[in-house]
Amino acid sequence: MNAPSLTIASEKNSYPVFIQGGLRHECFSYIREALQKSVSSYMIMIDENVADLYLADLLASFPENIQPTVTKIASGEGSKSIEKFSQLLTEALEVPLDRQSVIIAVGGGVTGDLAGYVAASYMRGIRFIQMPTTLLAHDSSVGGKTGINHPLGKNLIGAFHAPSAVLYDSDMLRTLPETEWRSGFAEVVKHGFIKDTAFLEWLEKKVMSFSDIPSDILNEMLRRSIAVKAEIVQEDEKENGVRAFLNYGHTLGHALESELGYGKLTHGEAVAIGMAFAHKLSERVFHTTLPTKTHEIYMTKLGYQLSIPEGISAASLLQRMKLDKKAEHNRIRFVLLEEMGKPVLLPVEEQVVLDLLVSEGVNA
Ligand SMILES: NC(=O)c1ccc[n+]([C@@H]2O[C@H](COP(=O)([O-])OP(=O)(O)OC[C@H]3O[C@@H](n4cnc5c(N)ncnc54)[C@H](O)[C@@H]3O)[C@@H](O)[C@H]2O)c1
Ligand SMILES: O=C(O)C(=O)C[C@@H](O)[C@H](O)[C@H](O)COP(=O)(O)O
Ligand SMILES: [Zn+2]
Repeated sequence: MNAPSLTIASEKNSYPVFIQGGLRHECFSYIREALQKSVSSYMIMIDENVADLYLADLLASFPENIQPTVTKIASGEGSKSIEKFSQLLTEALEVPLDRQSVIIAVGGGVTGDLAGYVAASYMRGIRFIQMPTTLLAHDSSVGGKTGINHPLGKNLIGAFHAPSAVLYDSDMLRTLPETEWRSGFAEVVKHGFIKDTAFLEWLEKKVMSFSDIPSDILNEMLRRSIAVKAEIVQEDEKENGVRAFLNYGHTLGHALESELGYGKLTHGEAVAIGMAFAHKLSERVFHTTLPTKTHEIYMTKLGYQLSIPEGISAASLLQRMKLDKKAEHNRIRFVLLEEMGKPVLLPVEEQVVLDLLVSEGVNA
């Protein structure tokens, strides 16, 4: 077993993040090592597509006398629902899991958020392990935000519940379709925008396409991107302050996801549009110029569509944004960039947001 690539150590929680190609073949050893107290049973909650590709490898790493229960989760954002949450709790009760049981979430952000929320709620909280299998899940598997969607808005129901460990087998990313690389890369770039401009420059040199990113570059990218998130989460785990910066691009991004219907845009596609919008809003609010065009050119070359999709009204987007968790006293708050790498969280007048939406081609 290798040493952790990073350790997340906040005031209340400390857990290792292992990033390593091929780790799935030894996942049981890593899990056993990470869990200090005794374990009565394991339940794997796994994305159905990931199960087809990798479940056999995972099961082979468990000893014959410690085989986990397995439940599969339908692929897609639709699974982050109250119905699926309830069904998983029922399945856990039927096994039954007890307070010494451990849930292992294997999949992208949908599986991690959902299974994590089941772990947070089951018998008031049991331990869980994150095994991210998408690029996007470098973000979702770290930091302990778990939850589900509501038809009125994204991630409006959930809990903070830290995993006991994050086990990232970067070889598993090789089977991702290009759309999912693009989706995850939006959060990588976000971490550069908000905190690490040197990382951003490195990305612009090293990642010109998503096909065949060399393993050393991929692992380095995952480590550096998670390091940005880790630094913020360690300082403010429950989002009383700086953690909101991780929400850059999400005020509009989440509004687009729920307004269009979950799954129409991937999370990262929506966040990429939201970040392009937040760049421009920052320029208006601070009367400044950011390298917005340079970033748009880079993102567009990577295949991002940065304009707001047609057929949505500005009024409906404003309504959605008022339900964003960062809103206060019915006022929309945006993460803006004073300059690259320097985010701030600010209320923005509705009229200013509306004007920019309209100038971006959205019908009032
Ligand atoms: N908790 C957090 O801090 C946090 C952070 C960012 C995003 N999120 C949430 O994460 C979710 C998005 O996660 P996602 O982008 O990983 O989506 P996802 O979980 O839906 O996975 C995307 C697709 O990739 C497939 N897939 C997964 N792993 C694969 C693999 N190795 N090979 C081939 N196919 C694979 C899945 O079946 C699915 O079709 C959103 O709901 C978002 O809100 C949460
Ligand atoms: O970890 C965080 O904090 C983030 O904001 C990371 C985001 O990329 C992620 O999409 C998160 O789920 C959004 O959080 P929410 O509180 O706006 O639901
Ligand atoms: Zn996100």
